[in-house]
Amino acid sequence: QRPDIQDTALKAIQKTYGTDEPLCDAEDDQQCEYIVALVRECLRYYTVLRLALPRVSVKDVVYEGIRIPKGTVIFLNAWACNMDPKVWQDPEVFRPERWFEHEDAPMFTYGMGYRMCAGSLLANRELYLTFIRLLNSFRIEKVDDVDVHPVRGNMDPTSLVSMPQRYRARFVPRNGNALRNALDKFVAVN
Ligand code: HEM
Repeated sequence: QRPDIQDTALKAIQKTYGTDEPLCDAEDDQQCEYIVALVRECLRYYTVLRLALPRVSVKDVVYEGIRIPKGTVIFLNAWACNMDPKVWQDPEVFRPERWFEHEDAPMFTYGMGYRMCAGSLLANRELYLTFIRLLNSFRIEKVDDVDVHPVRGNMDPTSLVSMPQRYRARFVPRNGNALRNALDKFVAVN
């Protein structure tokens, strides 16, 4: 959908890895700053769990003069927090570069506080590796026109988990021989 971002990402990856290294290095952790920013922007823009997970207050809490009784179910509106115009001037725009301008900006996709996602560091590592490997192995081409808006383009807007509409894309190997060799030699980590 955004070949310009794909090209920028590829240039950034190829500062370290050539197309003869399609699987990059499994030990590489967050070295490519543009990919770190791209992953963060995907997580911000497509907030997967828009209302995080429900929580119950364990005691009475007074917030801005209002008493929230013990036993109240509370949802964090992570989507609204990620789109906060007090944090971002252009929250509706998909723009990885924002994370270079405002590195410490909050990102609510993993929830907040001491019950936030326990797997966020693992998820970030997996996403980073998936992005560098996929983008260095394939040129991804658009096939179908699909509404990629994070709300309108949702398969089921009532679902707890955001899922995109089904669409087709074409994955064209950048260096078919190198990819075949790398996959032949690939050994899964136990
Ligand atoms: C992109 C991937 C992921 C997203 C967007 C995500 C998001 C979330 C969110 C929003 C919560 C609720 C936080 C809250 O209520 O404040 C959560 C909780 C949790 N997540 Fe994830 N998660 C992801 C991947 C993972 C992975 C890979 C693991 C484990 C390997 C994991 C394990 C957990 C656990 C154990 C909790 C419950 C934490 C608690 O209640 O103390 N998550 N996650």
